[in-house]
Amino acid sequence: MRMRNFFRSFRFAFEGILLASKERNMRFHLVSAVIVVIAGLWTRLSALEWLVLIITIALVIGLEMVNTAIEYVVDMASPDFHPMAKAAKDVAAGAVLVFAIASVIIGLIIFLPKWI
Ligand SMILES: Nc1ncnc2c1ncn2[C@@H]1O[C@H](COP(=O)(O)OP(=O)(O)OP(=O)(O)O)[C@@H](O)[C@H]1O
Repeated sequence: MRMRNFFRSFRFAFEGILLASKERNMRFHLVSAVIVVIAGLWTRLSALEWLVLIITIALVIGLEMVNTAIEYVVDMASPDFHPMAKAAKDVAAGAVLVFAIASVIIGLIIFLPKWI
């Protein structure tokens, strides 16, 4: 019974990943991740550099998914305009932007010295 619940939770989590991957911003992050992985294979990164890249990619995508979840909840709780709804959406989007900027800097630190 416990095992069945465990696999059910996994199925729901995968459904969440599928649902989120249909969002425009998420598609952008996924395409960027594929490009970065191809660039990484082409550049022959070290194990440590791969670790940093994988953690960075997972954090950007995970954060975008949390942002999407917040958008869903806000849209459900406040279909009409409300300053708190705007604040919640904008702060969540800001969190993604902060890490997206950090991930670009991380990418430059890893790739630039190898390319120039
Ligand atoms: N219920 C609401 N009340 C107040 N402001 C809102 C509400 N819903 C969205 N907004 C604001 O309107 C702007 C656009 O939000 P919206 O969610 O439509 O697009 P978005 O943030 O660009 O996300 P996406 O295009 O990925 O769905 C944002 O500044 C957001 O905070």
